[in-house]
Amino acid sequence: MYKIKVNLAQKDYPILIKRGIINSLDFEIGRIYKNKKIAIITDHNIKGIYGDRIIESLSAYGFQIHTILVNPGEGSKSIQVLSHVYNQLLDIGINRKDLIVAFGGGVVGDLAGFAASTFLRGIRYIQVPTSLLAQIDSSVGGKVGINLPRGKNLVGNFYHPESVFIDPDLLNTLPNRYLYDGMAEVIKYACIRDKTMYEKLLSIESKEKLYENIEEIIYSCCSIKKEIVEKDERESGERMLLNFGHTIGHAIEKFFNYETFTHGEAVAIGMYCITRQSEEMGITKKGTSSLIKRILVQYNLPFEIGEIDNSRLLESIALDKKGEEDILNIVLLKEIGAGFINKINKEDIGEFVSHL
Ligand SMILES: NC(=O)c1ccc[n+]([C@@H]2O[C@H](COP(=O)([O-])OP(=O)(O)OC[C@H]3O[C@@H](n4cnc5c(N)ncnc54)[C@H](O)[C@@H]3O)[C@@H](O)[C@H]2O)c1
Ligand SMILES: O=C(O)C(=O)C[C@@H](O)[C@H](O)[C@H](O)COP(=O)(O)O
Ligand SMILES: [Zn+2]
Repeated sequence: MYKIKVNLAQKDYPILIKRGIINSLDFEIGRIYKNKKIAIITDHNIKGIYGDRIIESLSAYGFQIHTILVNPGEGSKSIQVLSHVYNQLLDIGINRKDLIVAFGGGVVGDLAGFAASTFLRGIRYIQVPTSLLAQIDSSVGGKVGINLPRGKNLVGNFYHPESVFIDPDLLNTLPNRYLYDGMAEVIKYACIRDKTMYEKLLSIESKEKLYENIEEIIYSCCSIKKEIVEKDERESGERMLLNFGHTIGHAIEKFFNYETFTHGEAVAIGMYCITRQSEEMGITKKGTSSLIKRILVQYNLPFEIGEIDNSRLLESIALDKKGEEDILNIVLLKEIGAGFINKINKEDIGEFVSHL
């Protein structure tokens, strides 16, 4: 088992990474939550595979369980679905002493976390991430939120869970596409912070080997995220590094109406595209974009999309939350393992999307 403690000015919370921890979730929750009522927010897929087991064991422990179900997919990070969640929380009679459990991938985690942060001005919640992406990224660090029709994650909060329980065994049922989707964010950590991790990822030649190493990979990613979030919880500087590939990635997701590329796939294209350009400009060490391409291909991830209407993409990029009045903060690499934040004029971002 791995244990990481996230230490913030206002709050500390543990991340527990353990195979099979889902089987003792009743006991783990019982240690930190003494009331009875729990609202579990999850999606239909997760409910179908794990729902009955979890609900039975938590009920047997003495908790009063209510399940709020949403459809799988990015469409659930919307005002309409959030409103449905609020209504269900009201119907259940959740009060400020009660607990919300976000049980699912990044979509459920972001939505449930945002609902928890706003309902009655704040309800405690825990994260039980079920996808690789959620286990290595979205369940940690407190960014919660939903999309607006004009762009990704445009409404949200920084609101941390009481605890994060990560069970790598849950990944056994994760469809391949989402396993590799999560690997894009793993590759992101390697690119910005950890050259050794990059080399380790290169040496993993099969899905079986990946599963053998998955606990360690989850631990490394959560450790990097903890360290960055502790230094810059609200993303005024260093935390922007975690957004490598996202300035373009988010715009790509939105451009295709969240239907063509998953979050990780879009970030993969964003990482390669921006690095190819910064390498051409002489900012990034020669050969770095090829190294990114190589690892993306190894993990079945895309690195380009071909010709599209850049002007619509640029409209979305203009809404990037790392922007100031005329300035955009973009994340670039000096080389693999060394990310940095670069300020550019907003009007110059066009140059960076020339390699899509
Ligand atoms: N808050 C953050 O810091 C942060 C970080 C990264 C990404 N995100 C957000 O996370 C979202 C993407 O998350 P995601 O990739 O987990 O997508 P997701 O939540 O849509 O899950 C992917 C798919 O896998 C299914 N699934 C999840 N776990 C499963 C399991 N164990 N077995 C079988 N099926 C399973 C889901 O039902 C869904 O169909 C995006 O909205 C992205 O913006 C947030
Ligand atoms: O935790 C962070 O900080 C991140 O940027 C992690 C990203 O992987 C994640 O996709 C996040 O939701 C992006 O946030 P946004 O502020 O760019 O919407
Ligand atoms: Zn991301």
